[in-house]
Amino acid sequence: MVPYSLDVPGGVATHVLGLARWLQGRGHEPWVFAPGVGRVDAAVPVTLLGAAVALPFNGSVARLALRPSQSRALLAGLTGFDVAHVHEPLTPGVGFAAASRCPVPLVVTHHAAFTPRTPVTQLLRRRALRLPNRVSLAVSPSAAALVNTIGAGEPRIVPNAIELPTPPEARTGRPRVVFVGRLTERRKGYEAFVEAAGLVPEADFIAVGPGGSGAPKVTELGRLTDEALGEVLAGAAVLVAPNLFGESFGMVLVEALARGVAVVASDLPAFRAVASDADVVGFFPVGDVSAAVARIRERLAQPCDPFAAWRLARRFSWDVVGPHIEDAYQRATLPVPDGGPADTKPR
Ligand SMILES: Nc1nc2c(ncn2[C@@H]2O[C@H](COP(=O)(O)OP(=O)(O)O[C@H]3O[C@H](CO)[C@@H](O)[C@H](O)[C@@H]3O)[C@@H](O)[C@H]2O)c(=O)[nH]1
Repeated sequence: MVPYSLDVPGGVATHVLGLARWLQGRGHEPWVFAPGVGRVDAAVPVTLLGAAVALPFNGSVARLALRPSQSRALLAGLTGFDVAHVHEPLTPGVGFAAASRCPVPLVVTHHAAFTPRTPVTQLLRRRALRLPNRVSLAVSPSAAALVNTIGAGEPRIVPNAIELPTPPEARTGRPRVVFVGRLTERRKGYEAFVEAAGLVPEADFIAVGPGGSGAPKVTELGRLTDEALGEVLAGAAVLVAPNLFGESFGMVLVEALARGVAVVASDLPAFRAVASDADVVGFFPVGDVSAAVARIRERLAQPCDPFAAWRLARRFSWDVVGPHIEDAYQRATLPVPDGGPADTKPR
């Protein structure tokens, strides 16, 4: 269950839809529930819960389904499954409703990473106390740290995963530098990419993702299908991730590496945690456009070995990560002496 609307691309949705496809390939019968009203081509069953409300949060925008009727529809839909896997169980609306009133054994995955102010900490702590027994996962040390801060136990770290493409080939022609993400959200740092585009005339700068500013030196392609995004990455030399704060994982970094693309990224702990091989990934201080430009130029002068990039991403493929989630499902359904299925309880 994804609490964020599928009408806008996001890391949690990418992870969940990929997981559902992998589970289906393993013979399970997954079903994805999420807010949204548009069309979803996911190759797995999806129930859309209707329109979401856009709430600015952590430099981003959370699109959440807040109507009680949506929570009721979701809870009714969960009945009959062997296990429910709720992502972001503390989010308002259907996320918290699914987790706190879950009618079946429960696995939760925490994605967010931010430093909460005191009232938010208290709110999350109160919410965590209302969660039933559960198996609790977090996608990274940064996400687990937030769970710890609010006293919601010690989640196991199981990273996000990607559908690993076949090993990439070397690029030729004029180099392309790419940005992937929701362009208008401050946290994603798109302005730095636009500024860098004006300083590196020897490459084409391309942005993929909803939003857009009409920046003169950037070709803004808007939202693309997963397939089209894969093709753009396959033709790129460098992915730039100029994010400013609040990231828990480098989903777009891993996706780019898997296509053989070198990465130039803000020096954020969550980004270093996914890949820090100096031959493929160059970091620059957060917000420092001159340093970003220097890293981009280094990469253009000395392209990385696409296969080395792909190898870095391989440890985040579903075949590596998925079994840990299957294991969590099994643990959630095991009877235990204290009457609950969980290895994590609220403190
Ligand atoms: N097909 C397609 N996908 C897109 C597009 N734009 C963005 N995406 C996808 O949307 C996702 C965006 O991921 P992030 O930028 O990492 O994240 P987020 O939505 O802010 O997500 C949060 O959770 C992630 C997963 O745990 C974390 O990686 C991230 O740091 C953050 O906490 C990526 O999979 C990216 O490929 C588009 O136009 N088309």
